[in-house]
Parts: sequence; structure tokens; C-alpha cells
Amino acid sequence: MIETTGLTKRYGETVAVDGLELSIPKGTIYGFLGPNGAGKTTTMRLLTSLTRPTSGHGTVAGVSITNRSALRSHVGYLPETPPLYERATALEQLEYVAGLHDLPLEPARERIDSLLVALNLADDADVRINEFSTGMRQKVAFIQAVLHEPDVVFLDEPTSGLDPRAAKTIRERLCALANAGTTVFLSTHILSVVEAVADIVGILSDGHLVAEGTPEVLAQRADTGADATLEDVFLELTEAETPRSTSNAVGLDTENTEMIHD
Ligand SMILES: Nc1ncnc2c1ncn2[C@@H]1O[C@H](COP(=O)(O)OP(=O)(O)OP(=O)(O)O)[C@@H](O)[C@H]1O
Repeated sequence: MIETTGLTKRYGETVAVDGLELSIPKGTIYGFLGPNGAGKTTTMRLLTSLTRPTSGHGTVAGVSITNRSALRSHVGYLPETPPLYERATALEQLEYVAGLHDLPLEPARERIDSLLVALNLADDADVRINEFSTGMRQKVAFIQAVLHEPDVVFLDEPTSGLDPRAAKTIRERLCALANAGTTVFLSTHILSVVEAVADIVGILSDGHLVAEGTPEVLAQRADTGADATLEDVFLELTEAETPRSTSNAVGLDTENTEMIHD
């Protein structure tokens, strides 16, 4: 479902993603770990066609990641800061997103209703998003990422800001999605979430994949004995890493005219 060869993204002197090789089968929950600045968000932006590779190739659901219009229906993306219309109600927001995906009105409405119920938001469907808590926003953003039943869903910290019950609900939804054949690409710093749900874990460091395997097998790589955890192996493999700095204070992504300031 996700294949990349030599996938590379540069921002000026900074190599955010460096020759990434991924091969992720359908229905996998792939836990994507890495220190701050490792290149996780850039990877997800590449795989969802929000930014173009400097070099290398990739396909998601068999579609080239440079073909944005063809890719749209196949991918869902929950970014770290989800785009939501503050003045819309949850229902208006989700109906709007359904319209963007050209979903027929009635089945879309049914799906929205069932997802609102599943995420315990049904009573808040007609409340404006600017009155929502962080966790409620996160849940609406999660629904809008999976509403069109994409083949692959990319999630950046989907449980951040959620209380334990809501986080558990999201974890259960991720497993249900994967059981139904959706491929889940999950980036998070919460290692317990990855340990609980991921089939395969990839650890990114400085734009490179430095380890990949099941959580159990990866944990065995750690030098801390029989009780080693994913945290141990994460700390070992990314020990010497610090966030990369650009040669100049401002890196310019000329393609998307995005500026990032440090
Ligand atoms: N639009 C951009 N312009 C210039 N540099 C960028 C841009 N986006 C990311 N970078 C740089 O690329 C590198 C990887 O950043 P990225 O956001 O992908 O890391 P990350 O692993 O998602 O980090 P975090 O865990 O902190 O969210 C960093 O050095 C960052 O400064």
C-alpha cells in the first residue's frame, strides 16, 4: 500500500527525508517514530502529495505520490494541527469535507452520524467548533480524515490532547480500520500507543529509517536485557541525535513557498 524508493526531500541545505525506503502492506498499522525534527511530518506530507520529493519515488495505493488529484480519494490525513472551520458546527464541517470528496449526501450523512456516535460526539454535532475542547476538535479531525474511507490514513499524533477514554476509543478505531483492510500510518511520540496497536514500527532518525520491525522484535534489539521496551530501543538508536539545523536561520521550501523559522 505504501512503497517508496530513495525518497528524499531537501529544504535548502537541510535534508529532511533522506533516501527513505518503505514497503508497507495493506491493513498494517505502521508506527512511525523519531525524535523531533527527524522528518516524520515531511514524510507524511510527501506521501499525501502535500509536498513534492526532491528525488526518489513513491506510490500509495498504487498511485504516484506526485499525482495529487488521483491520490486524494485514496488517502486521509490527520495533521498535527488539523484544519477546522471555527465557526462551523461539527456536522457542518464534516458535511463540507464529505462534499470535497464528492460523497453522495445520504450515505455520507449516515457515515458521519455513525462516526459521531462511535467517538461520543453525537450530542455535540450542532455545536460550533470554536466552543470545542482540544480533544473534541481532535475527534472531529479524526472523523474527517477517515470519512471517505481512504485506503491509507496518515495520522500525526491522533491521541494528543485526548483523555484516556477518548484515546482508547481512537486506538480501538485504528484497530477496527486496519481489520477492515485500511492501512494506518501512525506517527506519535506516545510509545505506549505504538506498543499497543502497531504491527510494524519504523524508527526515523535524521531523515533515515534506522530500524524497522514488530514492536517485540525491535525491543529485543535494546541493550537493556529481557525487559527491554520500545522506549529503550528508541533511546539507543536515536541517542546522539539532535534536531538538525539549517545552514541559514530560515529554510525556504520554494515549491510550496512555505517558510519555517527557528
Ligand atoms: N517547510 C519547511 N521548510 C524548511 N525546512 C523544513 C520545512 N519543513 C520541515 N523542515 C525541516 O525538515 C526537518 C524535518 O522536519 P519534520 O517537521 O519533518 O520533523 P518531525 O520528525 O515531524 O518533527 P516533530 O517530531 O518535531 O514534529 C527539520 O530540520 C525541519 O526544520
